[in-house]
This record gives sequence, structure tokens and C-alpha cells, in this order.
Amino acid sequence: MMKILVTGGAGYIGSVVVARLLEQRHHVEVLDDLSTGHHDAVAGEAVWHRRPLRSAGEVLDGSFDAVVHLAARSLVGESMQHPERYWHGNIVETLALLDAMRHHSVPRLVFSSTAAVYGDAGSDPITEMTATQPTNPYGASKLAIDHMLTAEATAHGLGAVSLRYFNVAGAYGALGEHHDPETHLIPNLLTAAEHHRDGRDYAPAQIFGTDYPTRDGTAVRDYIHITELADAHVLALEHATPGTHEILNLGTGVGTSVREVVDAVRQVTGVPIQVREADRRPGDPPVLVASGAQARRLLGWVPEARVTAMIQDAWTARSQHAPGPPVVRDAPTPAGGHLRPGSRSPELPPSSSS
Ligand SMILES: NC(=O)c1ccc[n+]([C@@H]2O[C@H](COP(=O)([O-])OP(=O)(O)OC[C@H]3O[C@@H](n4cnc5c(N)ncnc54)[C@H](O)[C@@H]3O)[C@@H](O)[C@H]2O)c1
Ligand SMILES: O=c1ccn([C@@H]2O[C@H](COP(=O)(O)OP(=O)(O)O[C@H]3O[C@H](CO)[C@H](O)[C@H](O)[C@H]3O)[C@@H](O)[C@H]2O)c(=O)[nH]1
Repeated sequence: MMKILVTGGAGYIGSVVVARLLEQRHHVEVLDDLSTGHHDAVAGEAVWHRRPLRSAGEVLDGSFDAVVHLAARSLVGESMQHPERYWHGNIVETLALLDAMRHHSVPRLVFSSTAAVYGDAGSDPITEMTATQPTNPYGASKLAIDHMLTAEATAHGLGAVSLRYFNVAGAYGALGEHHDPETHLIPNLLTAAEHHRDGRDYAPAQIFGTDYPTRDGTAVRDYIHITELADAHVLALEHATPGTHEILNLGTGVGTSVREVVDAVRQVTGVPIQVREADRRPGDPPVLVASGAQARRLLGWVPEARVTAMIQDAWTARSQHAPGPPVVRDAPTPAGGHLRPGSRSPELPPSSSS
């Protein structure tokens, strides 16, 4: 049993990582400022800290065995328009986390890196040796953190694993993807399907770019199921070794184009959603498909789910309820006081928001 702090544990991926770690009987604490996450997505057994990442030093102490660090800004488009948000929100805040971990001698870190560090890498499967040439500030900020972790491991003995996820999709039970605004392809298509099914007016879903050098002109991504992705974190925690920084791509090796995703959503939902062809979205590479050989070799991690299963699970999750509220600790009240464990923060979003 490990004592683990999960930053960003109220987010889409973090909430599933928390659920899987709790199932493995680990002690889990969540640090999240709820900037994009949902309080109700955090399982009730987790200890809750509503805080910004830069205050991690007030949560960590010498009793923690590890940190799983998912908290970040992560929108390619936003990063093109407001790069400074990514230098501050990702790089500066992570530096504060690393300072706190070093101060309290927390020995292990598993970090959410991204395929976006590779940029336009061509059509071959991307290995960890592929050149990193991010095409947007989001990817650049994550690459900077990967470099920080390498130095931290070498200089100070941290055991770090960077997991470079490709495109995460699907749901774990009722834990699905809910962002506002939502920019990701699959949830946008499912929202269009819901509106079409319910006979509501809706703006057609958009296909960003139909002139890419791909088999049907639309961008190709490697979609991985969120449950399998979460399980890779559990394995990575066990693998983290003091003084080393491992970097692992997490993908299936199967590329799916935007048009193929649209077809799969129509097939799974049975709804003939309308789509509109639009210009490319700035910062988007044409193709991102992983080689998963290194993750298979080091972690024994072999993803099996295909994109239709991810869409089916995400579609099913939309009709289910989120779990109940967790224990609340040190959530500031509007008056600047603190709530007792077990009480509910007045700042929390309504339960329907997750
Ligand atoms: N979704 C994907 O396909 C994908 C792919 C590759 C990498 N990633 C990475 O995985 C991680 C999680 O992504 P997600 O899709 O779950 O995003 P998300 O926005 O749903 O979750 C991020 C969580 O972090 C919290 N957060 C953000 N900044 C914070 C800060 N400064 N202090 C405290 N909390 C903060 C948010 O409130 C949210 O709960 C991110 O680091 C992202 O870059 C995601
Ligand atoms: O409504 C939409 C939304 C997206 N797309 C397209 O669909 C593809 C996938 O886009 P997403 O927004 O779903 O995902 P991204 O590839 O932009 O990014 C995701 O995966 C990356 C890694 O590949 C990053 O890590 C990032 O955090 C995560 O958001 C892109 O070509 C995008 O242009 C559309 O055509 N229409």
C-alpha cells in the first residue's frame, strides 16, 4: 500500500486514476483547483485538497510515497492563443511541485506527458527515440517538464516516469469526459448525437481539416481507452526507480482518422449526426500514432480496446450518475476559514456537473 498524492485527480483522466488506485488499496489524496475538473468525479474514499498546484508544499509531507501529476492546462488551441498560460500553469506550477517533493523527500513521480511533444513526426509509429518538435506551446510546456524530470532524477535521485499519452477516450463506469468548453472530438460528436436524438437544434459537429496528407484527408490519432491508460499509471508507480527517468509512449499503434471516428460514432449511437468540414485547427499535427513497444517491454502494458469500444463506453456513461462527494479537507471557505473533514465545500459545483 502506498500513500499517493494525485494532482488533477478531479479531471477526466485523474478521476479514473484515483478510482483504480483506490481499488488497489492505496491511500489516495487529491489536489485539484477545480479549474476544469469536477468535485463529484472524485471517489469518496480519497482525501480532498482544493488547492492550486503551487501550494503542493502545504499538502505534501515525508509520509508520501509518490505523486501522480496530472494537473495541467491541456488544450492545443488555447495554447496557441495564450501561450503564457502554459508556461505559468504547466512549467512554473510543476517546478513548485518538484521543489516541494524534494523538500519532503517524496521518492516517486508519475507524470502525464503527451504525444504533443513530438509534433509533426510523419506517418511512422512514434517511438520514444523519435525527435521531439512540438507544434504548439502545450506540447512545448510538457516537453520542458520532461527535461526537468530528467535533471531532477540525475541531480536529486527522483524516480520518475513520464507517460506520453496519445488520445484518451472512453469512460470508466459513470466517469466520462465533461469539459466546458469541450474541444475534444469524441465528446463533441456524442453531444451532437444526443441533440440529434432528442430532436433539438444543434450546430453540426466540425471536421477540422480535410486536406491532410492522410488516407481520407483528415487528421489521424491513436485513441486509447481511459481504463487501460489508468492502469498504466499503477504499473508505472511500481516501476519508478530512484535516480532514473523513464519516458514511455502510451498508445495502441492503431491510427483512426477524424472521418473514421465520425462513422464510428454514427454506428455506435445509431444517430446520423451532421458534420461540417472546416479549416485545419492551428497547431494540430496531421498524424500521431504510437509505438507501444517500450511500455509493453518495461511495464507489460498491452492495450486492447478499439475506438468503437471507447465510444460505446463514453456513450453509456452519459446516461449514468456520478459518484457521491469525497471527504473535504482544507478547502478554503469564502470567509477564508477551513472546513472540517467530512463537510462539503460551499464552492463545489452541483452534482450534475460531472
Ligand atoms: N485527454 C487527453 O487525451 C490527454 C492526452 C495526453 C495527455 N493528457 C494530459 O493528461 C492530464 C489530464 O488531462 P485531462 O484530459 O484529464 O484534463 P482535465 O482538464 O479533465 O483534468 C485536469 C485537472 O487538473 C486540474 N488542474 C489544472 N491546473 C491545475 C492547477 N494549477 N492546480 C490544481 N489543479 C489543476 C483541473 O481542475 C482538472 O481537474 C493533463 O496533464 C493532460 O495534459 C491528456
Ligand atoms: O470538434 C472537433 C474536435 C477535434 N477535431 C480534430 O480531431 C483530432 C483530435 O482532436 P482532439 O481535440 O480530440 O485531441 P487532440 O489531438 O487535439 O489532443 C489530445 O491529445 C493530444 C495527444 O495526442 C494531447 O495530449 C491533448 O492533451 C489532448 O487534448 C484533431 O485533428 C482535431 O483537429 C475535429 O475535427 N473536430
